[in-house]
Amino acid sequence: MPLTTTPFGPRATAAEVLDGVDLSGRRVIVTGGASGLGVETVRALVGAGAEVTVATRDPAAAEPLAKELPGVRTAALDLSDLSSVRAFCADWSGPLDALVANAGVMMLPNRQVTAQGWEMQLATNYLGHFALAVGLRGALQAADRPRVTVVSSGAQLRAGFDFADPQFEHRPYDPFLAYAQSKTADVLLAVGISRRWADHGIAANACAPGWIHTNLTRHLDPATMRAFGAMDADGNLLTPAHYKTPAQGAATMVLLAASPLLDRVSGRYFEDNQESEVVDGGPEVMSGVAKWSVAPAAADRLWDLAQPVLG
Ligand SMILES: NC(=O)c1ccc[n+]([C@@H]2O[C@H](COP(=O)([O-])OP(=O)(O)OC[C@H]3O[C@@H](n4cnc5c(N)ncnc54)[C@H](O)[C@@H]3O)[C@@H](O)[C@H]2O)c1
Repeated sequence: MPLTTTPFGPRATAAEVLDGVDLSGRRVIVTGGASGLGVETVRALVGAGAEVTVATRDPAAAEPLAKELPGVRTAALDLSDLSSVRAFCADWSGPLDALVANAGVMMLPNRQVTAQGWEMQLATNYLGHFALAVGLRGALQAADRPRVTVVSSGAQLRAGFDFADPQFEHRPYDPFLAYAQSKTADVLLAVGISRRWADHGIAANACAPGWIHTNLTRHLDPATMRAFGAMDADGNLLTPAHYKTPAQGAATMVLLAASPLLDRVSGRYFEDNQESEVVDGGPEVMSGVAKWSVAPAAADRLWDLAQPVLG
């Protein structure tokens, strides 16, 4: 199947991607929408007329955004706590046109576990979003052409999902691998939703936003940056000039969440506003989506692993 292309270059902003798109009456949830890429995603969606709920651990932190933008409401959600996810879903009423699974943590230096005993990066980046999507399935189904957008990362190129020890219980905890694995799981989540819920009309895609200076990268040192391939073609570590702005980083996210150009696209992975080629993952690979991130068997196996956790 040919790769989906769009007219937007890698430096297009979220507002440019939605220019001329009318999202009036469309209801969208953005997790982690009170900072970084989430804020720019919310701004662009509201700018196109959508009614956006910012799902955030700390609703007070989202209040300035809600004041700035009419059409934004805030709601409490801690993705690392499944009881919080359940409460959020129980409070939601009416159709949901798009879920943007954006919140994330990166490279927590020490292994932490959640109240339910899951390793924190996997729990926040993947499991909480899985539970959220499952809890909101009925609301998605009730909308017209609903979409789930899962924000992954180029880090998915660095590690497949380790089904033998996903929580680092039997091997030393590695912050880098734990993040990479969680971002592979994010792509598998989009593939899994696409496979299981296509009959309900729900589309799901995943994306990498690029490199953007946000709070997320606060735990990174130069060695880690190198390991993630955050360097230019000459091997120099990225300088500020190589980073995208948050508004550029949010572009692929809103493209997947709301652009009519992608009305019939599901189960795919995008970066720089274009669909990515499927490649072999590994330490030197700089772009594309790893085979292990889109393997249907791995998506099914991960779903089966996570489903019982929801009870
Ligand atoms: N910034 C980059 O260069 C980059 C690169 C690749 C992928 N990403 C991905 O983009 C997404 C957004 O990251 P960002 O760069 O805007 O970082 P950010 O730190 O500004 O935003 C992350 C958001 O997630 C929220 N969050 C963290 N734990 C949570 C929890 N338990 N429950 C609810 N919310 C929680 C944070 O409060 C924050 O609002 C992440 O999924 C990240 O992995 C970012």
